[in-house]
Amino acid sequence: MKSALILFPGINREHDMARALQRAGGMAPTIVWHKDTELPPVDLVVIPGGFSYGDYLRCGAIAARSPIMRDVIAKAEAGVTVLGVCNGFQVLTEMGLLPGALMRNADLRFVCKDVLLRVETTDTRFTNRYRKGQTIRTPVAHGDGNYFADPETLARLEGEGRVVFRYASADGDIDETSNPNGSIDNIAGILNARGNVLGMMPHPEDHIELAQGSTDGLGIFESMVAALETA
Ligand SMILES: NC(=O)CC[C@H](N)C(=O)O
Repeated sequence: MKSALILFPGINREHDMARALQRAGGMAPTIVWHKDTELPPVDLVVIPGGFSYGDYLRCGAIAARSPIMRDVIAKAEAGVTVLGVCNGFQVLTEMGLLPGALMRNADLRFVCKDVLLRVETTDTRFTNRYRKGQTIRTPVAHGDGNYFADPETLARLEGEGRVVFRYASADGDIDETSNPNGSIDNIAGILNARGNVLGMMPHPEDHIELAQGSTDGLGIFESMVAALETA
């Protein structure tokens, strides 16, 4: 699996992401600077988390208008797999590759802790290694993770099976107590209509080895590798 990691000033999870990809059996990703205009031939484009441009304007808004993004859109439209995590998810919504928006956390505080996610669908190139309904542990670290979409968009996301992860309690219940940021319907990750672009707020790349508390995040990277091998 050949992959590219897009780097903006202020991004801080690129090494974690590269490690997760390699641990899952992928090759070391090519790091692509945001001012470049063309991606190398790749199977996967990753937009890692962090604080691109210091979160000025809105999280991800400036990064979304970087020169390289024209080619990211072209690759996404051509069916290449695109993964955006945390700030990467914010960038994808700002680019219009994913619907909705990530607003300030409901309590206006930065949240940094482990959360549980319920895997809502395994019929994707990002989650085929999980069981439907499985709860996985991953960390969140963000100030603007409060997902919002209008009722029509939400109905489409639900109807088309594009809500991939929801914040859940240990027994899989979806309620307010397990929602770290006020996201509508506890949504933590969504897909585009074609199914090749995933955005999620939690950081699966930071739960890939036991020293980190769990290996639950590795499944996303293994799923992408498996999907590409069978494609
Ligand atoms: N870890 C991250 O990617 C954080 C994203 C963004 N800077 C926020 O605080 O919401």
